Amino acid sequence: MALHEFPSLKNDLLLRAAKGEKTERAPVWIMRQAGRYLPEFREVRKSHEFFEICRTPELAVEITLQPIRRFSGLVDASIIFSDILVVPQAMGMEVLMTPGPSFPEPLDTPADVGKLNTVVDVDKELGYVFEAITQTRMALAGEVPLIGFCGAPWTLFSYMIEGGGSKTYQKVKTWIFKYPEESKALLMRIADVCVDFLVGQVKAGAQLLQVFDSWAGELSPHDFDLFSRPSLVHISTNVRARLAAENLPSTPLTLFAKGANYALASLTDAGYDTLGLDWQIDPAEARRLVKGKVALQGNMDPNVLYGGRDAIESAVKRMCAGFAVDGGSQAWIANLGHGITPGVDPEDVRWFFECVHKYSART
Ligand SMILES: Cc1c2[nH]c(c1CCC(=O)O)Cc1[nH]c(c(CCC(=O)O)c1C)Cc1[nH]c(c(CCC(=O)O)c1C)Cc1[nH]c(c(C)c1CCC(=O)O)C2
Repeated sequence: MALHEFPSLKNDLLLRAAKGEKTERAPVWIMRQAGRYLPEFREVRKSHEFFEICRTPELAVEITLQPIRRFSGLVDASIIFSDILVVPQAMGMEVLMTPGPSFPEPLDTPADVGKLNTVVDVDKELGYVFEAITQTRMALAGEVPLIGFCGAPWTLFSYMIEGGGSKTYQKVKTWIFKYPEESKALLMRIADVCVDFLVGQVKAGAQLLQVFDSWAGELSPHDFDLFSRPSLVHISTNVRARLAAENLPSTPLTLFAKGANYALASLTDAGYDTLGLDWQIDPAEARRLVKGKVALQGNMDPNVLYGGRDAIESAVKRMCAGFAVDGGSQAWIANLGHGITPGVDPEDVRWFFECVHKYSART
């Protein structure tokens, strides 16, 4: 059942690559493509707080569109402007951006879980994201597909316990090793909210969904299987089942488990169409590990963008050759290995896109 009538899609490269198809060239987008390296983003940020933008659909739409306008014809996807930490907010936690994320009252012990909302109505708590998605789909006029996203339970759980970024992960590691059962229960509670949130994003108009497990690399392979993988599988299984049951479009799912290259082979059967890669694995090696079972996304070191045009061109050329199948682009979405950082020159980003178009083209 189509809930909205959206303009038809003119560029489906991203969706075809995610399904494993051969494409005339690799689709390309950049994690954090709407962010502080763009002067037009910094201009909006001068007069609006970060979460105020997330909660104001008109502003979120405007910022989502900024890189699409600037790099029109070069970028093949948009990603809704929001943050993974809107889920802990929906569960009842306060999150500030000061300038990194900080939680005034993190979860110190399992007793603190009692402070979380017992029922999370995503339409009520996160309706502003759905509204921004629907408005963005209209405003995009079919130029490129719109990606929706959420944080992975392990990464969200870590933020909720650490109260922000961490170098040692002491608090969250204390939780999983001292309170493993309570940890697993909370991880599944978060996963259930993620399922509702992702299904709601598809209902609102998202055309591909990405799950960000930014802190996956902090776990040993054994502990990843205990504390991250089950909730990732729970999400893929239940999102697919709900989309089918509610007659919603079957939507490609991407998992970006940063630092979890140790789990790459086993993640091919976690229920995701595409696995995102950081830059610490060689593209050809990743291809060997996944045995053609999933599409791949990534993975240039974002800091190459500081190296100037020659460095960018040779890194892109190498990356395109490394991901190529039978001499051309197939089942690959070009991207960076993590989010773009604030000091990058937008003109160097344009060059990155141009190089991907050139070197990933099927001849
Ligand atoms: C861990 C994580 C967060 N948020 C996100 C992740 C997963 C991806 C990753 O590992 O980077 C995901 C995210 N955050 C943001 C998006 C928007 C869409 C996009 O353009 O990619 C997405 C997909 C906007 C943002 N989220 C944030 C900014 C910058 C904040 C600002 O404008 O002051 C943006 C554009 C803030 C944020 N939000 C978060 C951090 C750690 C920070 C501060 C560090 C930083 O600034 O890069 C949590």
